[in-house]
Amino acid sequence: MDHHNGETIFALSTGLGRAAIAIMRVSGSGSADILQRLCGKLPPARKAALRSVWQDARTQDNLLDEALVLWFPGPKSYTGEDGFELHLHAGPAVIQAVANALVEAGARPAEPGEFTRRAFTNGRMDLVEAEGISDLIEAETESQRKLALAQTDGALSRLYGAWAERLKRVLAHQEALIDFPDEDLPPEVEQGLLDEISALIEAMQSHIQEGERGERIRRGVVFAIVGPPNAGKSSLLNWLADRDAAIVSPVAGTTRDAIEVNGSLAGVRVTFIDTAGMRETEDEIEAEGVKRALFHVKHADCVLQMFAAQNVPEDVFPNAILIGNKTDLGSVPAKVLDTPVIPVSVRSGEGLSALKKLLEQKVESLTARSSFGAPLLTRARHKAGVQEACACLEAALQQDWPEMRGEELRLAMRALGRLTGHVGVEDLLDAVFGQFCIGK
Ligand SMILES: Nc1nc2c(ncn2[C@@H]2O[C@H](COP(=O)(O)OP(=O)(O)OP(=O)(O)O)[C@@H](O)[C@H]2O)c(=O)[nH]1
Ligand SMILES: [K+]
Ligand SMILES: [Mg+2]
Repeated sequence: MDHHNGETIFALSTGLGRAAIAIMRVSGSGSADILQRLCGKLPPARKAALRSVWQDARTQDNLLDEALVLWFPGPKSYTGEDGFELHLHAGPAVIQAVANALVEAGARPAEPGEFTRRAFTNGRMDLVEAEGISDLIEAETESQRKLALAQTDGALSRLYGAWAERLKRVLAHQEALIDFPDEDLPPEVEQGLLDEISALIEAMQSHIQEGERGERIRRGVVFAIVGPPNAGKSSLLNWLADRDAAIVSPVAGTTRDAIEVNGSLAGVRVTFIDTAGMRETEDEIEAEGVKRALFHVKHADCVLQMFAAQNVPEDVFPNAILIGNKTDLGSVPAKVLDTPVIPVSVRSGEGLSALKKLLEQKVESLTARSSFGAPLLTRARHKAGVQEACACLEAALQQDWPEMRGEELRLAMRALGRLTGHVGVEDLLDAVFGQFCIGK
């Protein structure tokens, strides 16, 4: 992506498709001129005004629409630059005509995430908050919304900022140790410094552990439904999805590819993955399906291991919820190898509501927070950054040479700075903002 912060950009900030209103958003130093060219006199700042939108208001040439206009002079705007919004009638022809007029007036279409990127560049938000905005737009469930909102609000940034502050003080003490070797400083100074490093390491490690929950909330809790052919896996998937997502038939080996269905349980986004029945097979395609099923057993947050009444498994996957199906045809044992069996009949409906309750509890425990109120990390990028900082601090503890320890502490500081975007992140920005939709 090429950055020309001076350029004035525009984008449709509302979705395409049938709607009553479309919001065209404009940002950049040319905003005032462009707005006057299209709508005449500038309206008062941040107050909605009804205006005619012209191709060129000076000659009153070609009326394009009547629109609600909002003028946002910088720096107290989303991007920090001058900008405005046109609330247009949402017809595709109106949108196209206004876009043409904007180009003619000197603006260019924005790239994905460019508005937010400018907000970041102009110091309106840090990188973690910007990611929160992207997540807020994508949020589908209550828990995703809350997590993202806390992040845009700066809760996570404040946590990282507080660590950086503590680290800065540690570094200052470390420098003092370098500048005044032994003679003047009491030994408590060095011990206090080492204790503070250990405390920071501990805080970072528990943040990483808790973070798994944040990541789960953000991407959804993944359940893999596995078991032998004809256990009723696809039947269960369809019941959970409340639609015919997968083909059900008495033929063993019906499902070959993994089939994913998204939903929500206990306010959390979940993904159910139906898989090919596990058995030895000569069929190449089915064998590939079995391979994929094993992949999902390994990577899911929870395995739903199913069997049909007559067909009790010899092994239980670690951490699996064991489901004995087809109780209408025969009884299922209460336990297999110490793992309790949840008896259901997908056909008659018996046991299904109890199963659902159990799944909700599972989701809650997989996403529950041990330290309530502390913000959760939500992305692999955050995890990697905190891990890096943590590793540097551990290395610092190993160092007896004050100068070497100081260097490790500076590296830890740098890792934290990269997280929030306060140092050397130019190379990261394309990756972060490229995931945004256009118009944000
Ligand atoms: N009697 C009875 N039949 C069931 C029950 N649940 C599913 N079936 C039937 O069992 C057969 C297999 O069901 P599927 O859902 O296709 O089983 P599957 O585990 O997905 O099978 P594969 O995809 O071949 O591995 C179908 O004929 C279903 O109608 C049940 O609770 N009771
Ligand atoms: K089947
Ligand atoms: Mg199936």
